Amino acid sequence: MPSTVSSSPPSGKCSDHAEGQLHCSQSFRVTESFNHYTLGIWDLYIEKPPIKWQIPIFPLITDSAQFITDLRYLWRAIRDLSSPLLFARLAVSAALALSPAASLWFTGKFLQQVQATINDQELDGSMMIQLTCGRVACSLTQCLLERIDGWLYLAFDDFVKRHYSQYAFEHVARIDVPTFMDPTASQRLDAVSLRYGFCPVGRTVDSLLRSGCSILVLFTQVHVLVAILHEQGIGSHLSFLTCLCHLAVCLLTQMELTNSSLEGLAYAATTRNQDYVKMEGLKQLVSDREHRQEIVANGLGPYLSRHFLELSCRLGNRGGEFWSHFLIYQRKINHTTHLLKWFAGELPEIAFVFIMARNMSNLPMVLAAFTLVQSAAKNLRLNLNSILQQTGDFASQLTNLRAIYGVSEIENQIIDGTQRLDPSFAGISLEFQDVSFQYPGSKTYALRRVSFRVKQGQLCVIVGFNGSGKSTILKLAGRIYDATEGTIRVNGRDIRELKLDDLHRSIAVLFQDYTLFPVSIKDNIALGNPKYATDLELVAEAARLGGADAVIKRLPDGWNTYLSRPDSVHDVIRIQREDESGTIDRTLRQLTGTQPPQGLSGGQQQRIAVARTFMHTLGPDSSVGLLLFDEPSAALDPVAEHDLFSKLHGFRGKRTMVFSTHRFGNLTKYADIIVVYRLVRRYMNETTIVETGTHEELIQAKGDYARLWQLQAEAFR
Ligand SMILES: Nc1ncnc2c1ncn2[C@@H]1O[C@H](COP(=O)(O)OP(=O)(O)OP(=O)(O)O)[C@@H](O)[C@H]1O
Repeated sequence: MPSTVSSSPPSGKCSDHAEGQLHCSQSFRVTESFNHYTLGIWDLYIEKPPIKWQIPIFPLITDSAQFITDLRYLWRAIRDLSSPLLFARLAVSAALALSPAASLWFTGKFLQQVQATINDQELDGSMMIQLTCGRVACSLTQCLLERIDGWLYLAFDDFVKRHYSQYAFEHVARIDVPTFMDPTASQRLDAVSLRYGFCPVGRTVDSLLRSGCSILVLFTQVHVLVAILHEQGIGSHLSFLTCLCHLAVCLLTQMELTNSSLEGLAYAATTRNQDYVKMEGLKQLVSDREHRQEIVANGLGPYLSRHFLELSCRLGNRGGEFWSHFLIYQRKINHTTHLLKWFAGELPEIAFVFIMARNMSNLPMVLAAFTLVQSAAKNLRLNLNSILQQTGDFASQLTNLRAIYGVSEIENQIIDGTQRLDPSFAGISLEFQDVSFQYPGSKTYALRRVSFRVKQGQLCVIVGFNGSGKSTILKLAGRIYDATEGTIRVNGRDIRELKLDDLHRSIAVLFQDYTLFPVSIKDNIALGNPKYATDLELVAEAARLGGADAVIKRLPDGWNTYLSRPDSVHDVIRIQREDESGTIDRTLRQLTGTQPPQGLSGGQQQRIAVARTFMHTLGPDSSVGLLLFDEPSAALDPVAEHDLFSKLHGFRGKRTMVFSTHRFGNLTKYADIIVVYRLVRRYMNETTIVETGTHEELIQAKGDYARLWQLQAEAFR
């Protein structure tokens, strides 16, 4: 409930003491923006539509300026989808739209022939045969066109879905981390619903096409009908009246829908009737399995039944769920239009009786003309209905288009630099100068005034307490985020000035919060270096370096194992009868090759993630000069950890490496520089560097590092 609505029950509410009667109170102001209605025991609050410009029968076009702006997206969609398929659909739909008028023309001509036969007492046989053949040919063509249209519809739908899933993929894939995490941007990204393959553009184009066709049908039919009746000289008044009445019925129906529709509005319904709430509670109490034991043990059955009956009698007809009350309310407010609709529906028949009384001599022809007009008018009404429905939907469909094309307009928060970072086969230097950082939306600093320098080819280890900002440093160094204050330099240049492509090519990162992708194990590693993703030797080498090769060998599908199927790939296995021994299930699983999800331990998963990072550094033209590892051995056993560090040692060459870790020993002993973090009191909850130096220097300094080292060393004594 929006906060603008007062929470206390509004005054003027109808009392609901009279049993068996539904009360709809007058609508009255609750606030500027909501109306309140009492429907039986329910209170309904409906938002007043934010109408700026409205045609009564097009309730969804509430903002004309936005509507006109949105039309450019429609034009873009038409341009994007221009293809032989679209033109074929247009041609077939237009031909189909003309066919009712053609049929009507033949029927009219047939009627004229009947009249001429009655007048002249002579039958023009050849004309009758021609007309009959024409009518049959018309029906056959219509049949054929409908089939072609059905086929084209499916083909075009596929084409649209494929086009927009490619479009969506491209624009979602390019988004950076801060933008992806941004609530507004992520809401806009939801519009393309990539995972569910839903694409409203096909529906928009289809509805546009249908509206166009309905308008064509409407005009051609009216045109033919007027021509026929004009030639015939009778029934033109009747036909005019009949068409008018059908039009009125159509508009009144649309008004009814508009008046009582909740579409596009915010609304809330609640009941404060304690009897009803209790009754529903009792129903749930006796239905849910979980309460049965207590009901039986306490012998509650008879009491509950008596109490339910009592409440039910007290409530009478006023109880019942909200929607049944809402239906009655809808009928009530549409009472007048309902009467008018009835009158408009009956009027042509009343008029017919009068005309018939004045044209007794020409009775068969008046009757035939009336039948023709009635059926044609009914068709017209259906068409008009469909036009109103489609156009009523049109504004919301344009909003969908805006949302879809809006995705291509989302700007990344990390702005690309312009300067090249030359491929470096030696190490890359990294410098933080007075860097402070707040995560988007966070009020506190994750880092505060951090400065340190790692020279080319050095091994740097960052240690510190939980939450002190170690991972954040690595994320800033990989330009996943931009520093809030201060400067980060890569090879002496401001990281923001460097081209992102070059930066990503030169830096390999293993995040602490790495994820395994919902693709095969092979692709999980290969995607570390997309350029060489198909080079299986390289992928195998990366797996070996990461210590993942032994894990992969044991998997049922080896390299092609999926740890979990993508969410949208639902394997279908249904056994619609008893399968106590599970034989059918096993057989079906064998036949389909469906495996239960493959689990891997934390350490095994980490090996695959490390292998992916190694993959980034492999390849004949690899220019990775800086490797960032965030707790690479956190989940590894001591043997695997030792193995990993010796491989890294052999692999390092001239590359710069930065590790974040809690574990001392293997890494810190050989580090060229150790950076120690601590929470500093003068900043609220913020951390900064307190020490830098080599292992020996920091031990001698007897500061934080020495204490932490001592603590870990004592554990092994
Ligand atoms: N995405 C995020 N949004 C907001 N705050 C974050 C986010 N990630 C981390 N933080 C906060 O930033 C601070 C530093 O976190 P960081 O992950 O860098 O610490 P860490 O030293 O790596 O911790 P650990 O040793 O537990 O891995 C913490 O206070 C944390 O709560």
